[in-house]
Amino acid sequence: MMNIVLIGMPTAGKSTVGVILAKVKGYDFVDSDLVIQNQENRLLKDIIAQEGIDSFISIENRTNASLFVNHSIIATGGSVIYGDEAMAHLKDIGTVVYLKLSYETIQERLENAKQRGVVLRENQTLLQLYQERCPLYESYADVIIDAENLGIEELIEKILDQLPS
Ligand SMILES: Nc1ncnc2c1ncn2[C@@H]1O[C@H](COP(=O)(O)OP(=O)(O)O)[C@@H](O)[C@H]1O
Ligand SMILES: O=C(O)C1=C[C@@H](OP(=O)(O)O)[C@@H](O)[C@H](O)C1
Ligand SMILES: [Mg+2]
Repeated sequence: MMNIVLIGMPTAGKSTVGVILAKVKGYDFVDSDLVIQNQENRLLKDIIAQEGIDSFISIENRTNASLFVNHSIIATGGSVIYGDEAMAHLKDIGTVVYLKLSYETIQERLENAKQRGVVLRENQTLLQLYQERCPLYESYADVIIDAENLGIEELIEKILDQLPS
């Protein structure tokens, strides 16, 4: 299966860039977050509030591990990298592209991490979350894109340039 899977911190631009990339390449667009909301018939933030973080991660893992699509740009949620089965499956069905940004940029974009429904544990700071996740994103990535200081269109150009043809 030929897909492009976008991973990275929340607000890295996976959903925004993903849908435009799909138009440019003539692919379909799948946002894993919306698939989860659809299947659960609840908002992500309500799933996290009602079930807790571990349960959300396991729902996210299950949903992404059973995503059978082709010629699609898949925008994952930032916490997808905690799901082993999800990541094995996503790597199997596509090229995994990590949109990498500095902590400072993520912090600026994510003014209120909890309100957006980020999987941040009690007493865990955003910096700790960033440091915990970066090595995971890097280890799963087939392609790493430095997205720092790039507008949406510039980022799309860079992704297209760096994708294997
Ligand atoms: N390259 C960019 N430059 C500036 N702002 C961006 C860029 N990409 C996304 N954003 C903004 O960041 C926010 C989060 O983007 P989103 O696509 O939802 O990220 P993700 O899906 O990775 O969490 C949105 O308000 C979006 O407009
Ligand atoms: O990184 C995270 O902890 C999360 C990111 C969200 O998706 P985006 O990365 O699209 O914001 C969503 O999956 C959920 O609220 C948890
Ligand atoms: Mg998103």
